[in-house]
Amino acid sequence: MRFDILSLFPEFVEQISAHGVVGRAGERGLLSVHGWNPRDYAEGNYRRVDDRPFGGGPGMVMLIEPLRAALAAMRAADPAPVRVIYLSPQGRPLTQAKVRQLAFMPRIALLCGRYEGVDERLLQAEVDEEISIGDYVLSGGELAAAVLIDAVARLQEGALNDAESAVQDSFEGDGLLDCPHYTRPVEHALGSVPEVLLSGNHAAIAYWRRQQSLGRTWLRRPELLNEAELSKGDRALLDDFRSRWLQ
Ligand SMILES: Nc1nonc1C(=O)N[C@@H]1CC[C@H](O)C1
Repeated sequence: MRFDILSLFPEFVEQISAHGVVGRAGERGLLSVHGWNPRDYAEGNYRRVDDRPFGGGPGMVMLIEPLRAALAAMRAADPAPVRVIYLSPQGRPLTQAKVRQLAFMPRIALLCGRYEGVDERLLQAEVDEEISIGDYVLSGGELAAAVLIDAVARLQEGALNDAESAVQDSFEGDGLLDCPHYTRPVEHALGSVPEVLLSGNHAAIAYWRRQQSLGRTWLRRPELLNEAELSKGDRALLDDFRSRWLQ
């Protein structure tokens, strides 16, 4: 899988991608990250990449031409078809389902805005989809690009070791929040480890963990339950959790 990052600070994203799971996936030949800086394609002595917004108002808007030239160079660098994604709060939310879809794409270009954003005409002409990592405003799309790359890289076959795959599975499978986790010591001033986790009874542990996932989702993100496919056993576990909680 190839990622092309269009950013005024491509080294920022390349750096983030050089470590951890993404860095290891790169070393394993599972993905590559290539930076493109629109300023390298800007003209004039000052190599302008932004200008004031028509209609007035604060901030600056990224100019069409430097981005367009950088995108053209990016496309020319590799014959593989590329999906161009613009990171912005105006995009559709980045969910695990979207991450799974992106993980199958051979090549993705991530356009990172700065300032107030990008001239709409460039977005209409060059961008296949806009994606947001959350309803808040960052100073640039680079952090959002790094988040997307990390989440997608984890799904590349061979990117994770067994322990990491287990974490991925616990989030990935069912769209529920994860259960709580405990480690040594058993007894601590902050509390004790739940007995069931020490019992060695794997069926009871699995039930407890599932009930905790269901219960936490109900308490913290009830809207996720509408999307989740709950079995009859899940509903019984959740009803039991709710009745205890509401006692
Ligand atoms: N939330 C987000 N999810 O993806 N990107 C953002 C985000 O805040 N982008 C900034 C907005 C203006 C600046 O151009 C970059």
